[in-house]
Amino acid sequence: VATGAVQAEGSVGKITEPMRGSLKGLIDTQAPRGTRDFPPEELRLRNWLFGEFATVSRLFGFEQWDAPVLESEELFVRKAGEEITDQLYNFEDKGQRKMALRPELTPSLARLVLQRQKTLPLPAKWWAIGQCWRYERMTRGRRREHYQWNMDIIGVAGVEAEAELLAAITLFFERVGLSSKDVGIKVSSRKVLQSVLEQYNLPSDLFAKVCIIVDKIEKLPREQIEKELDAIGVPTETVQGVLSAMSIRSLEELEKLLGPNSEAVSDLKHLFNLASGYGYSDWLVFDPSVVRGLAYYTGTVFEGFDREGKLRAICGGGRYDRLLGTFGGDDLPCTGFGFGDAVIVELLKDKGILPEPKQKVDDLVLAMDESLRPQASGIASKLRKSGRSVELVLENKKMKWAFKHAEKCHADRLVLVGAEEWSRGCVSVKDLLKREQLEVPVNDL
Ligand SMILES: CC(=O)Nc1cnc2ccccc2c1
Repeated sequence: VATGAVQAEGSVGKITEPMRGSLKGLIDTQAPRGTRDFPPEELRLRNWLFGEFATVSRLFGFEQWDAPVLESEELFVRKAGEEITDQLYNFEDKGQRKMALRPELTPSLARLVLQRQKTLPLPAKWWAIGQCWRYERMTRGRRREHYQWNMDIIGVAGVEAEAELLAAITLFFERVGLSSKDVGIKVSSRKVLQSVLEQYNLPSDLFAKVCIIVDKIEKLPREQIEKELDAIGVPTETVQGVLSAMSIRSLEELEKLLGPNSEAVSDLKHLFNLASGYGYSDWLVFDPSVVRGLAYYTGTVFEGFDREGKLRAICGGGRYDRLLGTFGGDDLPCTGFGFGDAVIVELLKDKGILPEPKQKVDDLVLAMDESLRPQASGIASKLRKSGRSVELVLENKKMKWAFKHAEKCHADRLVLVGAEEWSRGCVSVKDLLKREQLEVPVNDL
C-alpha cells in the first residue's frame, strides 16, 4: 500500500492510518531545521527577557501591536541586495499567492500605519515582540528564526525621537545588568554617505545599494568592498572618497569634510546633546561606518555592540522617512529599532549575569488521604481565588514525596489536608521558608 499503511485486521482494501510506534519507530522529535523548541526551562528565560522588553516599552509609554508572521511577499521584496531579502522565507500558497514569513517587523508596522494613514493620532509610539524568519541554506547552520523586540516612533521628524529610542535601549541594558563599559551604541547618519556621494555626483538611485555594501565594511576585506562598489558602477575615485569618509571618528572631522551647513552634522550634534540630557552620553560612539543593512534607512542609524568586539550587533535601528511612500502611501517621518533575542543572551552568558529563572509556585496542596481529595481541591480553589499559585497533588502521594516535590517547585508553603485537623476546621500549613508548621483554620487561609 503506497502510504506504507498496514492493513488493519479485517479491513478490506481500505487505506488505514499508517501505524505509528512499533512498525515505523519514533517520529523525528526534533524541531524543524534552524528553529528552536521552548520547553519550560527555556521558556522561563525567554519570558524573563520578553518581560524586560515589555517593561521598558511600558516605562516609555509605548503601545503594543502585532501582525501575522505570514505576509504577502510584496511587503519585503526590495532590490537593494540585502541579506534579509535575499534569504526571504517565501513560498506560493495553495491559491498561488506569493507569501513570506516576515523577516522583520517594520514593513508590517508600515502596513498597519497605512491602514489608518489619515486617522492615526501622531506621534504614534508602538512596540512589538515578534518571531521573524529567514530561509538560509543550512550550510551555515545558522538559525532560521529569532524573536525581535521593536520600538518605533511615527510622526516625529526630529532626532528627539532617536534620543528617546536610545534611552530605551540603554535603560534595557542597565536593567539587565550591563554598563557602558560592557556595551556601546555606535551612532551615525546615512546623510553622511548621501552627502559624500552627492559631492561625487553619484546618481541617487545607487544610494541604497551603496549602503548595503558599505554596511559590510567591518565584515569584509577592503578589496571586496571596493570590488562590490565597482560592480554596481561606483567610480574608483568615489569609492575612495566613501571609504575615507567612513574612517572619520569625530564630529569635528566630519564637519571639516561636510561643511558647517551639513544636516548630518547638525542632526548628530543635536542627538549627542539630547543624550547628555538623558544621561546616557557615555554609551554613545560616533562611527560613520555604521550604515546598517536595511535599504529603507534614510537618516540616523545606530547599533548596539559589545565593547570586547566578540559578538555580532546586539540591536540596531534608524530613521526610515520614505518607507510608507514605497508602499504607495504618503510619507511620514519614522524611526525605530530591532533587538534580537539571541546575541543579548550570548552576551549575558559571557558576562555571567544570565538569570536562571526557576519553577515557582506559592502553595503545594496535598490530601493526606484520598478520602479528603474533595476537601483538598476546595482548599486549592480557595487559595487560587485569592490569587495564590497552587499545585494540587493529583495522585495518592505521601508526605515524604510532597516535601521533595515542594522543594523542586520552590513552593513557599506545603498545605496538608488531614482528617484530624479537618475535623477541627483546620489544615496544617508548613512554611517552607521559615521552617515552621502551623495549624490554620480554613477560613484564615
Ligand atoms: C543570531 C540569530 O539568531 N540571528 C537571526 C536568526 N534568525 C533570523 C531570522 C530572520 C531575520 C534575522 C534573523 C537573525
